Amino acid sequence: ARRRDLDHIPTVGYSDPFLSWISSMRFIFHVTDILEEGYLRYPGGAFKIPMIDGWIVVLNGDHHVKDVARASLDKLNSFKSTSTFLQYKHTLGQSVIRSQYHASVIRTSLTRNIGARFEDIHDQIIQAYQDGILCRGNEWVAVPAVDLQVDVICKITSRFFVGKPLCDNARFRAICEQAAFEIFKGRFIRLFPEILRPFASRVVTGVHGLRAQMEEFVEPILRHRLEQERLHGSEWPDKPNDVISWLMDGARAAKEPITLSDISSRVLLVSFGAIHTSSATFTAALFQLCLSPENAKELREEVESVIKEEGWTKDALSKMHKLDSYFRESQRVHFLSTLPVGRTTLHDFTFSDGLCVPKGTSVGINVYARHLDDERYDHANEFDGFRHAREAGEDQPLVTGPTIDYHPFGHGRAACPGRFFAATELKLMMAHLITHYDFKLEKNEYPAKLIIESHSVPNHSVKILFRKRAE
Ligand code: HEM
Repeated sequence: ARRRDLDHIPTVGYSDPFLSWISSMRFIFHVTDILEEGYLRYPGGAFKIPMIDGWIVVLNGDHHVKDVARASLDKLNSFKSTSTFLQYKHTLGQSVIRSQYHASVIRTSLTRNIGARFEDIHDQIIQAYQDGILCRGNEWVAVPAVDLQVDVICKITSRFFVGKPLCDNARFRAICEQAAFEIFKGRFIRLFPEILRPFASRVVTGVHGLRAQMEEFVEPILRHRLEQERLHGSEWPDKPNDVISWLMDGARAAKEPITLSDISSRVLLVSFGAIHTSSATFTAALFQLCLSPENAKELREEVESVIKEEGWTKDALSKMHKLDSYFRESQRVHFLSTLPVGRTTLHDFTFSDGLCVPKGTSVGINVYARHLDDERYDHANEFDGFRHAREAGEDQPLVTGPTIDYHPFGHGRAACPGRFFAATELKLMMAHLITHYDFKLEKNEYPAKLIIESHSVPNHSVKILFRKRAE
C-alpha cells in the first residue's frame, strides 16, 4: 500500500498500489539492479523500494552511515528489524523480544573465551576435515563444497558452544544446523493477517518442533546446573565454560528468568546467527581461492612461516595479515547480504541531511553498491585478495572492523557480536586447509550464486576437489 508519509522519498520502481507489486517482485529477484540504479540516481541521497510486505528506505551516503552508527538503539533498532522481518514473536517466543541479552553474552563471555577454547576449535577443525574429506593416497576426491563447510562449521560451533560429549551428538548438531532454515521461514508468516500468524508459524516453519527437541537436550543440563548453583552458589566448582553457563549468567545480569524454553530458544538463535553465515562466507572465499592458485601459494607461504615461528595459536592467526585481507576482500565482493545494516525507526528520525523517516519504517544502508563503488575501492569490481594487507599489519583494516566503506558484519553498536569468533574459525579453517590440502573447482569459474531479496545463497551443487598434500 502507498505510504503518504514516505511520499517525499523517491521510489526506484513503481509507487502506485498495484504497479508496486511488480517492483516488489523485482526486489525479490533483481535486488542488485535496483540498488545499483538507486545508488547512481541519488548519489549520497536516499530512495525507497516496495517489498512484498512494506517499504524499505535505502540510504546511499557516508553521512547516513555515520548517523546510523551514532543513533541509539531506541531510535534506530536492528533487532526490531530482524525480529519483525522473521516474526520471532511467533517462533522463538516473547522472551527473546523482551531482552536480547544473548547478544551481550556473545559480545562478552563468548568472545573472551576464544583464547581459552582455541585448542578445542583447532582440534575440531582437524577432526572435521579428516572425517569430511576422505582422501586415498594422493588421489583427488570431489566433495560437495557447501555441505562440507556447513558440516565442519556446525561441528566447530557445537564444540565451542556446548563442548564434549554433547557436540558429538549428531541429532543435537542437526537441530542447530536446521535452526537457520526454520527460523528463516518465519519470513512467510508476515504474508498472513496478524490473527492467523500464531497458527501460520506452526504450518510454515518447524521452529516449534526444533525448540521442543532442543529442550530435551537442555533440560537435564539446566536442571543439574541450577541444582549446583543452589548448593554452591553461581560460581560452583567445575562449572562448565560453555554457552549454557554464559546464557544463564547473562539472564541473571539482565534480570531475566532462567527458563528451559528461553535458554533453548537462545541456543537456537545463536546457532542461527553462527552457522550458515560463517559457512557461506567460508565457501565464497574458498571458491575464490580455487581460481587464484598464485594467491593460494602466497597464503600458504604466509601461514607456514607464521606457524613455524608461533605454532597453531590465536596470536599466530593475528599475524597472518594476507589471510585477514583475503577474507575482508572476499566479504566485500562475495556479499552474504546486500543490505546487512538494517534498522527500524522506533520514533520519527531525522538524518543529518534533513531526511525525515517516520516511525516504524525499515531503513538499510546500500552496502551492495557502496562496496562496489570505484570511488571507494580502485577497480572495485575486481577481486584483489591482498588489497587490505599492510606491511607488518600496521594500520591494516581488519576483517572484523567495520569502517565507513565496509559493512559485511553490519555497523555501529549493533554490528555482529559474533564476528571475532567467526573470523577466528574462518581463518583457522583456511590456514588448516591450505597447509594440508591442494584444492580446485570442478569447473574453473566462480559458481553462480542465487540472490533472493537481500540474501545471497551459495550454489549447493558445486563440488571442490581435494588432494592431501605430502606432510
Ligand atoms: C561470517 C559470519 C557472520 C556474518 C557475515 C555475520 C553478519 C552479521 C550481520 C550483518 C549482523 C547485523 C549487524 C547490524 O545490524 O549492524 C549480525 C548480527 C548478529 N550476529 Fe552475526 N555474522 C556472522 C557470524 C556470527 C556468529 C559466529 C555469531 C554467534 C556466535 C553471530 C551472531 C549474531 C547475532 C546474535 C546478531 C544480532 C545482534 C543484535 O541483534 O544485536 N554472527 N551478524
